[in-house]
Amino acid sequence: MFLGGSETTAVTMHFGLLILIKYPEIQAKVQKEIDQVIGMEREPRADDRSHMPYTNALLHEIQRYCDVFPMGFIRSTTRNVTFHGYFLPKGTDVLTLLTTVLRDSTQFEKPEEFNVNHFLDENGKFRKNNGFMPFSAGKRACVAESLVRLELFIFFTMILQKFTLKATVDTKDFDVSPTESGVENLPPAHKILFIART
Ligand code: HEM
Repeated sequence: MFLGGSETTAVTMHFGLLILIKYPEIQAKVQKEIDQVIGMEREPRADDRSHMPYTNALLHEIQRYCDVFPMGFIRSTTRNVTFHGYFLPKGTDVLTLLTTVLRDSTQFEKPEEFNVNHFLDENGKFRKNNGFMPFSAGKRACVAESLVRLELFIFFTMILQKFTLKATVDTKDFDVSPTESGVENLPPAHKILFIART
């Protein structure tokens, strides 16, 4: 619960900040959307999300690409099951490899690349994708999905409303791809400059 409740969200935020400094053009698009929908005078609210398709798509792509919790928890079958031709007797341990869904080339055009268009249609509207499954699916999916998605929205919009983020090094060779580490994928360490927006 401690791992699920704080670490995964914090790691996702960490990845997201690195992605924003790696791609300043993406950051500028989010700031433009913030300026148009929220402005500088008030704090972001949950209902702003439905008017901000680019920001919404970006947050989905951050979660897809960073794949923070790639395997979920070990579950057990409660009865005999035949799945895709494989017989799993009652009590078999099962691990769902969420990475295979988040990197599914039948769902995402360029699954190995960070691309906000994975969640945008040709008119720039947010588009759902069945391959978006960082919280797993079904009865035992993450209970906090809505909370986490709201937290990420509020966190990123509040920061980008007030600050522009910059790297302290040349971002050309800046690698933000996840470094695998046990049950979680972790981000590389980089310094970030927070420059106040005037
Ligand atoms: C980026 C943040 C998070 C991600 C990616 C995430 C992902 C997941 C995943 C993949 C599962 C496993 C589902 C399965 O076994 O099939 C899970 C379960 C769970 N998560 Fe999260 N989680 C996040 C944040 C949180 C937070 C903030 C909380 C609590 C406040 C939380 C509470 C739980 C609980 C209680 C379960 C077990 C649900 C059950 O067994 O029915 N998670 N989460």
